[in-house]
Amino acid sequence: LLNILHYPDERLHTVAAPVEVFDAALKQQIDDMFETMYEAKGIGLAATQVDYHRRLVVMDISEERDERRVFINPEIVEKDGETVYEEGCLSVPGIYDKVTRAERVKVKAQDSDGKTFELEADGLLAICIQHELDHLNGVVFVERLSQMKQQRIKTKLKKREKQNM
Ligand SMILES: O=C(O)C[C@@H](Cc1ccccc1)[C@H](O)SCc1ccccc1
Ligand SMILES: [Zn+2]
Repeated sequence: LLNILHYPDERLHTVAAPVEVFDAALKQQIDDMFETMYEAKGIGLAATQVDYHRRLVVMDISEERDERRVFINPEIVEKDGETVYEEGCLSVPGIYDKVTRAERVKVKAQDSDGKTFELEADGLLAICIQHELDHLNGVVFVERLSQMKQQRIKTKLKKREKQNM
């Protein structure tokens, strides 16, 4: 299992570098990220969250937890509409708040063999893709909330840290 970084860890603000080599080591990293995501009951996990600063995201939004999706060097090439969803994040445990994002996205990415594909997504998949792409660009969903809410969240997390010392 990989260690998931917790906000406000500065490493979560790293901008991930493109994946260039599609080798066995990459496939191992992908497997480790899926294992970590399933164990943490997430539906997505970005490499940034496990301190691996490459443009790699794993996802499984299925009920049966058996539909693995891998997005390498993902780019949103089209987006439209607007939707609000109560988001959470494995790097900000216990914090949930509404975030506005595009309703539909067209994403271009590579699979674990380096083959380029395009995918049109809506619903939870579109939200998750945008949430994970934010991670690769060093953005955590709480930073899309108001300054006041961000302050309140930081205070709350600091209090929790003191209790856990
Ligand atoms: O931290 C992450 O990136 C995993 C996120 C992915 C996500 C956040 C908001 C909306 C969609 C996906 C979550 O922790 S996965 C937990 C979860 C499960 C079901 C629905 C929403 C979030
Ligand atoms: Zn997240």
